[in-house]
Amino acid sequence: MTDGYKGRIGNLIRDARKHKGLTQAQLADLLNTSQSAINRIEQGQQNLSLEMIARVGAALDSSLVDIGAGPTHLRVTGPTTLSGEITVKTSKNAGVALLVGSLLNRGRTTLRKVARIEEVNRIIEVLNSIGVQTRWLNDDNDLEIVPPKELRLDAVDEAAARRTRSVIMFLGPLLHRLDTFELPYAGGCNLGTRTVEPHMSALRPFGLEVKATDGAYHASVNREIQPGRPIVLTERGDTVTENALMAAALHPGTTVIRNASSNYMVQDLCFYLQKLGVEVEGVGTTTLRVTGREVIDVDVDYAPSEDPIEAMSLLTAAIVTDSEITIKRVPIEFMEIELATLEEMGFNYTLSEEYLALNGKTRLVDINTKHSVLHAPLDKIHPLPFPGLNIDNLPFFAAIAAVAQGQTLLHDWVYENRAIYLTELNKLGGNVTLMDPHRVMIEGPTHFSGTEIVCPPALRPAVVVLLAMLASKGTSVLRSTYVIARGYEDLAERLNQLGANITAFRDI
Ligand SMILES: CC(=O)N[C@H]1[C@@H](OP(=O)(O)OP(=O)(O)OC[C@H]2O[C@@H](n3ccc(=O)[nH]c3=O)[C@H](O)[C@@H]2O)O[C@H](CO)[C@@H](O)[C@@H]1O
Ligand SMILES: C=C(OP(=O)(O)O)C(=O)O
Repeated sequence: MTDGYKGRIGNLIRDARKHKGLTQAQLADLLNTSQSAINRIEQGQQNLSLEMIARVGAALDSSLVDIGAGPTHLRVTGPTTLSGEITVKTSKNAGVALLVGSLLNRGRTTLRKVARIEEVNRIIEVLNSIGVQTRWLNDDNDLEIVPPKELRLDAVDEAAARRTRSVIMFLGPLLHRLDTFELPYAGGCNLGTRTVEPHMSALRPFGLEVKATDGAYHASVNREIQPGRPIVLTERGDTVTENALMAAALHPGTTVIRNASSNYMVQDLCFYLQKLGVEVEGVGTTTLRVTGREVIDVDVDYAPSEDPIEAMSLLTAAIVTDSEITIKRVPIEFMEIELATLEEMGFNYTLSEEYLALNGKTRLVDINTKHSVLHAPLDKIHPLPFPGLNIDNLPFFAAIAAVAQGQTLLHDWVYENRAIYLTELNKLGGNVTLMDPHRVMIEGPTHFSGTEIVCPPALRPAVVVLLAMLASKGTSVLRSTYVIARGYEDLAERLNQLGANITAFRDI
């Protein structure tokens, strides 16, 4: 083994080259250089420019060269004015729910245009480790999922499972397939404690008991117990509703779920279940009546709808940079209150006619953002379960309020630990005061100026900081951006196509 960073890069390149089945001479041809130069690089005897590393990465499949190279950071040069069109991708939250939901089906599930994001990658790793076969079919990110005859829970990829909260959703489908099983504790963003007790109480009527010890949920199922009365959720949570739905989908009787979330990802899961032959009544309301099937074995195709949180992120990018852009495929029914609030703040925009998403259900529009002079809203901005203002969209109002004239109060009653991260905007010149862990007061307008910030350990606040950097004068650096890649596909590249100036780099 060669020592030092040149040696480490050399080893990575050699391994990646062999993985691709190339000889040194073939790689040299691709890079327009000599075989002896490649040999020197692999031996760690060559100084490499960043440009050369990028070219080698591109020739070999950059993700291979990237392995082991540490976290990704972004360098942003601003201020930016954006122009052009951008299309909203399908949602992270439906993506993970549908991936887990595919475990209900013994047949093949094909999901169309899945968001190719780290959160989805982690769930795919967990599924693969227990025997599920998955295959990306094309550049559209269509994904085929084929479950095995027997699941291998003992082989579960614990490292992947611990990086996502969504493993908790395995409980609902698995309780029908296995009498006892273990799952690693759920992880995810650091937003303060999110209890799993609501999941337990929603699944107890199906005979599930869970003991949480030694870093794992130890689950056992008593098949004598079946839901008699309606299941009343104590919290209108999205993933708890999904867990109850998935448990009900393989229960041959009718299950009534009350105080259900009717949020976008729950609706996508309901539409998928309907395609599996499960009867679901009340989609979009807080009472769901589900008549399940003892066995589900169908080859099914489903297209999840677009992400309202990504739509809000892109709107925010336009607003903080005062840019005129077109945002295509916005799921308008999950953005109406956000838009009404923005309108009160003076935001100008036009909407296209509505059209349907590929699932044939969700209403979409294109939004044209217009030059606007914003002012603070008269009332505080606070989220509510759908059809309220989405809790994951609230953080974006921090960046928007920062460019508006006056004082805006944001009240995040949901998360113990999210509003706190919005004070990171102060490092860019913002005036954000933390009133208590749930409320921030933002005074605008702000003249942002660039600086270096480490990503807060929460997806939305991290993106809020990135978007404020677009509006900041000079150069900013945002460090350790895995948390953003959890929920957004190629965000920097896509913003660059609108005229942003963002480059990704890594420490070696
Ligand atoms: C994979 C996925 O879909 N994640 C979403 C899901 O997470 P998830 O479904 O895990 O969120 P939870 O249900 O845990 O709710 C989040 C927080 O809200 C509190 N709470 C929730 C509902 C309620 O009626 N009362 C209440 O107090 C919970 O105690 C918790 O602290 O829903 C959250 C809230 O929409 C979103 O931020 C997440 O993006
Ligand atoms: C909090 C979020 O999601 P998760 O449940 O995946 O942590 C989010 O999407 O902002």
